[in-house]
Amino acid sequence: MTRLISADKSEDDLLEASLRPRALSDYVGQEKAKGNLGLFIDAARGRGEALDHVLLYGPPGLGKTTLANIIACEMGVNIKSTSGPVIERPGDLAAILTNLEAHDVLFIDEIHRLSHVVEEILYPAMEDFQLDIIIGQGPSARTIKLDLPKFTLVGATTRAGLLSSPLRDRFGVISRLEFYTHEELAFIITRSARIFGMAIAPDGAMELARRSRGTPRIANRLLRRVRDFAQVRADGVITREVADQALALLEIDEMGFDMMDRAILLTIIDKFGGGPVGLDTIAAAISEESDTIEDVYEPFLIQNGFLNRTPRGRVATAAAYSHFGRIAPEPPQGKLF
Ligand SMILES: Nc1ncnc2c1ncn2[C@@H]1O[C@H](COP(=O)(O)OP(=O)(O)OP(=O)(O)O)[C@@H](O)[C@H]1O
Ligand SMILES: [Mg+2]
Repeated sequence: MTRLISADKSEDDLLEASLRPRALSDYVGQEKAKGNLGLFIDAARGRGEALDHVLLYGPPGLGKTTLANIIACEMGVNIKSTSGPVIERPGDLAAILTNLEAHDVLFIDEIHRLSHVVEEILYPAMEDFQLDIIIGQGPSARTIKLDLPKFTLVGATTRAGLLSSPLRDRFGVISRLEFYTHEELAFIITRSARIFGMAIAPDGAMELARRSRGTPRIANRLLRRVRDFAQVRADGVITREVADQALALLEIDEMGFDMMDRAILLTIIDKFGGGPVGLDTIAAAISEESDTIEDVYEPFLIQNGFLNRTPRGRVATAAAYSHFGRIAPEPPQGKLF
C-alpha cells in the first residue's frame, strides 16, 4: 500500500511534472537557498562561466529536483539527470561526463548512494575537470587524462551526513532545504489548483496546507485526493469543510499525521514507555525500514517537537503525549542538579 502522506515519489507524481515551477521567481519559499543561488547564478552568467557545484539537501519532496532543473534553466544550459544507485561502474560515469557540453548541469540525485569507485572518478572531474581513465590491465596498464568541459554538478541528498567529506568539500554551494510554512504551501496549492482547473477556497487551501507536513509534494498529492472527494461528495469546490471531511476520510489528522506517524509515536509511547528506544527497535515494531523512518517521517516529527533524537534513542515529547490525549510521565524529580 502506498502511503498518501509519504513524501516518496509514486506514479501519480508523474502528473506533478506539470506542476514544477520552471523559474526561480516561481519557486515558492526557500528564501535562503534561493537568495544564494540567485546571486551565484547571476555572477556566473555575468562572467560567462559555469556555476560552481551545488549540493542540495533536505527531506524528500521539498523541491530538490525542481530546484536542480531551475538552476539549469536560469543558467540557460542543458541538464542531464541521473542518480547515485544508477551509476554502477566508473565507466558509466565516464560516459556521462564525456557527453556533457560546456556549462551543462549534471544532476545526480541520491548522491550519497554513489559507490566508492565511482566517487573517486568524480573528485578530479569536479575539481580539475579531468577524467583519469585506466587503459589495459596488469603491468601494461596506463592512465590517460582526458579534459572535460567545465560543467556544474548539482547533487541532491536526503542525508548530507552520509556524504564522504572529500565529496562534500568539492561543492562550492551547499544549500539546505527547509520545511515550508503553511502560507507558502497554501500558495503552492492554490497555484496547482489553478493549473489543474480546480476550484478551491482560500480557507480550503489553508486547511490542506496545515496538513501537508511542510512538504509541497504531499500538498499536491492531498489536493488531488481532495478534489476527487469534492467532485463526488460536494459541488466541486474545495472549501475548508470539504477539505476537513476528505482528510478525515483519509485518516490524516489535524497535524497532518497519518497512520505511520501515529504508529511511530504511539509505539514509543505505549510499548516503550515514551523512550528512549532505538530506531531499529521502532522499525521492527512497526515493520518499516529504519532508513525510511529516518529519512521520511522523523524529520518532520523532530522539527515540530513531537520526537527527540537522543544518544540513547528516540523519545516521545510532552507534545506527542498531549496530541494523543495521553498524560506524559513526570520527569524524574530532584535529579536536575
Ligand atoms: N518551491 C516550490 N514551489 C512550488 N512547487 C514546489 C516547490 N518545491 C517543490 N514543489 C512541488 O513538489 C513536487 C516535489 O518536488 P521535488 O520532486 O523537486 O522534490 P525532491 O526534493 O526532489 O524530492 P526527493 O527527495 O523525493 O527527490 C514537485 O513536483 C513540485 O511540483
Ligand atoms: Mg527529487
